[in-house]
Amino acid sequence: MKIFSTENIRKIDRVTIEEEGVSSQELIRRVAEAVTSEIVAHWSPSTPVVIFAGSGNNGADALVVGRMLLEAGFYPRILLFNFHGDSLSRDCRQAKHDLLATGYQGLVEIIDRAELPTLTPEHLVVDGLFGSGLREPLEGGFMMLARVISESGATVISIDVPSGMFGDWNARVIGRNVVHANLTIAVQFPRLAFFLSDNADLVGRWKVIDIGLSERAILNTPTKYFYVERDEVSAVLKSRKPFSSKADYGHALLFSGCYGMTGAAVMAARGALRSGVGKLTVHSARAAFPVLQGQVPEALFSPDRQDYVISDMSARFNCSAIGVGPGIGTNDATRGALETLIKSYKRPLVIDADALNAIAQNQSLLDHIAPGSILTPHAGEFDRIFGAQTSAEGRLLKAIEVSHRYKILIVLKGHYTATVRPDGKVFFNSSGTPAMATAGSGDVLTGIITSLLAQGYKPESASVAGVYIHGLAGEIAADTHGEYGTTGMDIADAVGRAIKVIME
Ligand SMILES: NC(=O)C1=CN([C@@H]2O[C@H](COP(=O)(O)OP(=O)(O)OC[C@H]3O[C@@H](n4cnc5c(N)ncnc54)[C@H](OP(=O)(O)O)[C@@H]3O)[C@@H](O)[C@H]2O)[C@@H](O)CC1
Ligand SMILES: Nc1ncnc2c1ncn2[C@@H]1O[C@H](COP(=O)(O)OP(=O)(O)O)[C@@H](O)[C@H]1O
Ligand SMILES: [K+]
Repeated sequence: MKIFSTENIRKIDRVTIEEEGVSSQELIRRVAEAVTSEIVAHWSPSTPVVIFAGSGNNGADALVVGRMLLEAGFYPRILLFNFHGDSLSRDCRQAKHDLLATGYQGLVEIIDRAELPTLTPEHLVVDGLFGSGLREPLEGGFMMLARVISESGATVISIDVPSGMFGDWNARVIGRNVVHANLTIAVQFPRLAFFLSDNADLVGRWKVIDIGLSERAILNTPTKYFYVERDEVSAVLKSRKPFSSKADYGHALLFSGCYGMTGAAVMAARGALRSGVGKLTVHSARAAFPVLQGQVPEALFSPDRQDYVISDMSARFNCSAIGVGPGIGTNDATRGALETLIKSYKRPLVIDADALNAIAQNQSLLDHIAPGSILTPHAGEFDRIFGAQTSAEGRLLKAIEVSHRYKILIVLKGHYTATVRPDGKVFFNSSGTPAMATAGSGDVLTGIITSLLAQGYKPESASVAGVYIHGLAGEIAADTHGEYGTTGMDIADAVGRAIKVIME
């Protein structure tokens, strides 16, 4: 799914109205209908509802919600902010007129000073103050109102975006001055801001409602941001040909594990095998031999010269893809071997965990990484290499910059893992669960991406599809083992089922 900028959503909105003949009032009706259905489905008419309507079309949406709730037997209290009595947009004015035409007596129109109702945790608030028309971060009375709503404990449903938050970038916004929604119901598209952990407490849960904006305009409007769902991944994954053999599915090589961290190699190897690689060799410290052969008998074991660490990372047997990092440690011998690998290997590498930490200690290596390589840092690993960031937004912008500069893909791991490509495109992943916040789950991802690369998938697809498969495997594992009980191995073992579900 495309994630559009606020500016582009406005353009698509305009095309829909001007070229497809759908009136803005009809679009507002569709928004309001979806918001009302949500409320009617989950709350009873006796719920004390307070609706805050601003003077633009976000406010128009809110006023129509009010009218529809009245029809459904609710009796909402509605506050409309209409400074000087003349600031309403055309649609907002019409929505007010239609509301009053029902005979409704509860409208409080705020023309200069606001008398705010007391909000309690029993209240349901509909936040239609500001949507995509927000010009500046909130200040003054609206800032105070946002705080009052957020701190009241009431349940808040925000229409389109939480009021005070921009749909795109929010570096200038202070979270406390934004309405904190429990649920945000976005019009037609999710917003970039929803995917950044900085805004998690502002947006709450979110849903997108389809109001039928012009499909042609959606198709023809370019964007750099995408939300990856199952269909996009199933379109990428290829079915196996009946006469194919393991030779058709590549031979992956993992440099992984050392004394005390052999499990990382086991999990990466399981992830690779469960995602279809034809053959897998794990090169690890000699001491890892019994564990790897016992736990992953399908993989070939390549012993290092050294007993406890990896000291040699030369590419072997013309392998089709290399993944490096899980559980390798940061000792000198391993770092030296990694430097040689990075400087000599001309095809894309998958680089994770301690291999990333080694790069953080020798940043000149960045200039040598083969184009198309995939780095899979979590926030801490990313910051160690590219500098500390104070926000997820800043980190994403930095990732876009360095991905372009070094021609590498960056898989920024987190709740919505973002795969950033050198062309500036960013793919946010939709699968996954907090059950995956457990040691070893990242190792499984390295295995999956390396396996897909070995099978001939391009780095762009191997990373985006690999991340989705990994997240879905986490969800499947969590179905059985729960949020607390899921382990890295459970995720690895569910990878095959995840791919099966995607391809069905
Ligand atoms: N996209 C779609 O397809 C559809 C979108 N729809 C809905 O329309 C919404 C967008 O509506 P919108 O453009 O009228 O803007 P909106 O957010 O209501 O705010 C404008 C008002 O706020 C004011 N204002 C701004 N900043 C301010 C500040 N810092 N402090 C104080 N005031 C400030 C601004 O004042 P002005 O700039 O005029 O002085 C103006 O009065 C969108 O989010 C969605 O809900 C659907 O209904 C239909 C389909
Ligand atoms: N709250 C979460 N929601 C979704 N996915 C998560 C969450 N927490 C962690 N994950 C996923 O789990 C993996 C953790 O990887 P990482 O931090 O490298 O762990 P480790 O190095 O211990 O294996 C990442 O793919 C990340 O996206
Ligand atoms: K809003």
